[in-house]
Amino acid sequence: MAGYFITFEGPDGAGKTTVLEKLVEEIKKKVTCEILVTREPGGSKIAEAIRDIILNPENTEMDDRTEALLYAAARSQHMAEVVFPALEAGKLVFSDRFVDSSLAYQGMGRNLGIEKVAEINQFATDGLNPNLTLFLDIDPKAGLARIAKVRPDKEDRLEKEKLSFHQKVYTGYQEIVKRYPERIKIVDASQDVDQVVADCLAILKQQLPDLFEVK
Ligand SMILES: Nc1ncnc2c1ncn2[C@@H]1O[C@H](COP(=O)(O)OP(=O)(O)OP(=O)(O)O)[C@@H](O)[C@H]1O
Ligand SMILES: Cc1cn([C@H]2C[C@H](O)[C@@H](COP(=O)(O)O)O2)c(=O)[nH]c1=O
Repeated sequence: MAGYFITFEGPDGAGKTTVLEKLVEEIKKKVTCEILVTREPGGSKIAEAIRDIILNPENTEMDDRTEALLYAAARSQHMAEVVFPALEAGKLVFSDRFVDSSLAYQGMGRNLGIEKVAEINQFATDGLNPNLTLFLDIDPKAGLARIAKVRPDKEDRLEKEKLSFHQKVYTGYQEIVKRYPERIKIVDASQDVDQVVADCLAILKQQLPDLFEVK
């Protein structure tokens, strides 16, 4: 496909949204193509509606397989409406979370198995893999503490899970990072935001130099 697909991953509160926003501000005049920022679950009307169902703290009875399928369904719609058309148009697409989140949260966190969850997502994405994934690495307890500080009593259904769930998710991420060392690069997200952004930019320049060629 003509464009580039870059994903941001990490535990809740790692700083993905904050860093992505600053990084895009920094590079938008320096890259050779148009930038699109999107997120999962969500990014389109239908996918955002599915997001609301998944993350609603009242939906405590949600079955783990249903949860995995809903994430995959939201992703499939997001791919069809947003990601594939943008990549075909040659854009640089940044997504705040993608399949690796499902592997870590549903595959490992919910004990559904990384392979099983990868299978349903292979179908949902038609096998598309990101060109590059930045894993914002932070201890899950520290990430959750950041969220609790800014929006106490406003956690979503996943954030409300026990710390042991989030620790399992983190173990899942470590496994995935080991499996795909070429694609996934680790960034120390416990640092000051500006340093995290600088590290992300350095990785981008090193891994995808074509993006920064003079227009
Ligand atoms: N490097 C950092 N140091 C200190 N605080 C940070 C840092 N990065 C982000 N934060 C703060 O942590 C909180 C969570 O950040 P943010 O929403 O960007 O994380 P996230 O990874 O997108 O979380 P989620 O996965 O829940 O969407 C925000 O209040 C943000 O200002
Ligand atoms: C894509 C995806 C996400 N999750 C989890 C991770 C977070 O707890 C929420 C999404 O909220 P955010 O504020 O946008 O980070 O959903 C997941 O469990 N599986 C997935 O595939």
